[in-house]
Amino acid sequence: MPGLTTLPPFPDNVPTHPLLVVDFALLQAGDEDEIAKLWKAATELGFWYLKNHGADLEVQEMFNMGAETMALPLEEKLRFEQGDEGMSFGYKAAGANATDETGAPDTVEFINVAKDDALSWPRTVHRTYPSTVNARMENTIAPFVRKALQVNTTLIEIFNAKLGLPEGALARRHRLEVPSGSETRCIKSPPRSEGFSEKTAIGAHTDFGSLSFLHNRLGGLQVMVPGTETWQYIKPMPGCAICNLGDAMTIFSGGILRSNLHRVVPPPGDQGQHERWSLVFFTRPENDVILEALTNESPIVAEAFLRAPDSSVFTTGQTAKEWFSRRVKLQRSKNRKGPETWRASRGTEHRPHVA
Ligand SMILES: O=C(O)CCC(=O)C(=O)O
Ligand SMILES: [Fe+2]
Repeated sequence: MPGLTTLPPFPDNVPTHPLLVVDFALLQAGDEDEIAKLWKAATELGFWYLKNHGADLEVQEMFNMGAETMALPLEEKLRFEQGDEGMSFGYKAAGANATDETGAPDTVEFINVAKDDALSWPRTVHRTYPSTVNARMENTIAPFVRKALQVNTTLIEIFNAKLGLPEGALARRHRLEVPSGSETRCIKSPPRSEGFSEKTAIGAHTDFGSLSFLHNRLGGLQVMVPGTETWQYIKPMPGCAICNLGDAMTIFSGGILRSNLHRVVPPPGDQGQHERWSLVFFTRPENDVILEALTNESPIVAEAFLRAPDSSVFTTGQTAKEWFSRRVKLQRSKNRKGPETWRASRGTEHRPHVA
């Protein structure tokens, strides 16, 4: 990753959408105002900044791991490609995913490492990885995964209480030692290419799992704010992570928690001349957990379910693994038959008319 200080600032003439800033240290201390702020962010937009998360050093080392991995010859990276069968773990080459109904290819490459492989290393649970990943599994990836899990687990416990669920209801669907789709991802996007000002880097999507802990330095991430049909940038804020909820939490909560549409485009202004790097940890439910509203465990969820305009969204009949594999598999360019393939890859925020 290039020296951070050399990157141009986010332009001040580009509109952005503000996010609430939630203080992780205050959440850990049980601060009621901070918990109320988190709840507001989680139920209205489903995105917020998180400060004082304590993972800065681990994040920087993860970016170094990503840079070392992306610098490998393409042929070597392709030995570890995620493939077309719906597995997410491994390398994803640029162009391997569609970004919309027309099948326009994505521009990003990324490396995904399973939580289970990182924490069981040197034992393989799901798959093997490039040498640059193996070399940092113990000292970089596992420490980052542990920090990210600590953050996400704390937030999920707060949501559990606010949703009126019995203690541990969400925790028992996200146990550390049980295989899941939880993974970390380091993403490299190329600089804005001449003539293609708005080639989409990552197409509009909702996240597939429960909670995402995201770190980026350059702009490019955009959200579609509820009730609007336009994309707005989220400005990276130094020292803050960006957190967002995924489909599983929307489903468990009967729609109370929001998994909002977002996408990645080239960074605005002069930032677009630079490579863009981002890093995510995705907490996802255990593979065998059925994705459905937890109506039997909370009257609050039961009531939300009854009020929902289309409650079929919250009775998927799919396990977390099925939901996740379907979405990963059907966005792969190789599996595309037509616009229906894209539609079949969608999540809780499926909006057919939005590109
Ligand atoms: O790179 C980013 O800022 C966001 C990435 C993202 O949305 C994803 O990987 O799901
Ligand atoms: Fe995402």
